[in-house]
Amino acid sequence: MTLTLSQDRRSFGGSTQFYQHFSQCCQAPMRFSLYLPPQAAQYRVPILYWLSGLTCTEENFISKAGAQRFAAEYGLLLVAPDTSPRNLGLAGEDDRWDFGSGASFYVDATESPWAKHYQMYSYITEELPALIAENFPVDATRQSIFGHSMGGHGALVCALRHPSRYQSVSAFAPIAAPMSCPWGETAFRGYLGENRQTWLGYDASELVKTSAWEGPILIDQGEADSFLGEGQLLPERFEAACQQAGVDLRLRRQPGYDHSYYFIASFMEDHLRHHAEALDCF
Ligand SMILES: N[C@@H](CCC(=O)N[C@@H](CSC=O)C(=O)NCC(=O)O)C(=O)O
Repeated sequence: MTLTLSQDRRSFGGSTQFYQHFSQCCQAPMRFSLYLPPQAAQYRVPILYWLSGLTCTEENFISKAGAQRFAAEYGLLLVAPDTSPRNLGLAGEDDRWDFGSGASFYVDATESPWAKHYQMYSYITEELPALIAENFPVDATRQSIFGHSMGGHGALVCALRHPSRYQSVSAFAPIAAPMSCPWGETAFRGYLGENRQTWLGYDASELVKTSAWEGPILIDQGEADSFLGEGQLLPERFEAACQQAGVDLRLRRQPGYDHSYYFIASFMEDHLRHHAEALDCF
C-alpha cells in the first residue's frame, strides 16, 4: 500500500504528519494525521487511535486537542483518520452536515449508494491498523482507541466489539445511544436500512450489555454541552447499560464545559494517562 506524506511538522521532539492513501475497504482515497513520538526513534511504540466527530477531517484533533505534548511524554503514536471518504459524487453526499461526508458514524454501510465506499468500521478496525503496522515503528499488539461525539461512540463500538484487540477505550461527549437520538437514527437508517435489528451491532448502549469488555471506560461529558440538552448524546442510557452489565464506567460530568475542542483539550491529559497506563507506557 502506498502512503503519501503531505505534511511533516516537528512537534514536542517528534513529528506531526499528514498522509493520504488509497483505501481498499472504502475504494477511495483516505487521509489521516499521525503523531510520531520521539521514542519511536528508539523502540516500537504503542498506538492510540482517535475518532473525530461530525464535520471533522483528519486535522481537527491533531491541530486543536493538544494531545502531542502528552503523547510525547508517554511514547504513544497517535492516529486520527478522516471521518468519511469524500468527493465520491454520490447523490446526497454533501447535502447535510450530519450525514454523508464527514458523518460516516464509523459503520460498514449496507445501503446503496453508501455501501460501496462507506466501509469505515472495517477501515478503522482492520485496514488502518494493518497499514500503520506495516509503515511505522509500532508494537501492533498494544493499541487503544478514543474519540469525540460521533467518534467517541465509534471508539466505544470498536472496543466493545473487539475487547481483545484494544487495551483501553475512552470518549469525550459520545453519542452514547445512537438508536435513540435524531443524529443516530438518520445515520443508521441511511447507511444500514430500516431494520432496527441490524442497528444493534453499532449501538454502544446495546453492545455493552453483552460485550466481554473488562477494563474501565472513561467518559467526560460537559454539562453545558448544547447537544446534551438536545437529546443527541444520552450518556445516562450508556450509564444505565453499563450498570446493568457490571462494566466499570467512569463517567465524569464536567460543569460549565461545552462540546468543543476547548473542552476536549482541558481533559486530554487525563485521557492520555488512562491509555498510557493500559498500554504499559510507564
Ligand atoms: N453544525 C456545526 C456543528 C458541528 C460540530 O459541532 N461538530 C463537532 C462534533 S459533533 C458530533 O459528532 C466537532 O467536533 N466539530 C469540529 C470542531 O473543530 O469543533 C458545524 O458544522 O460547525
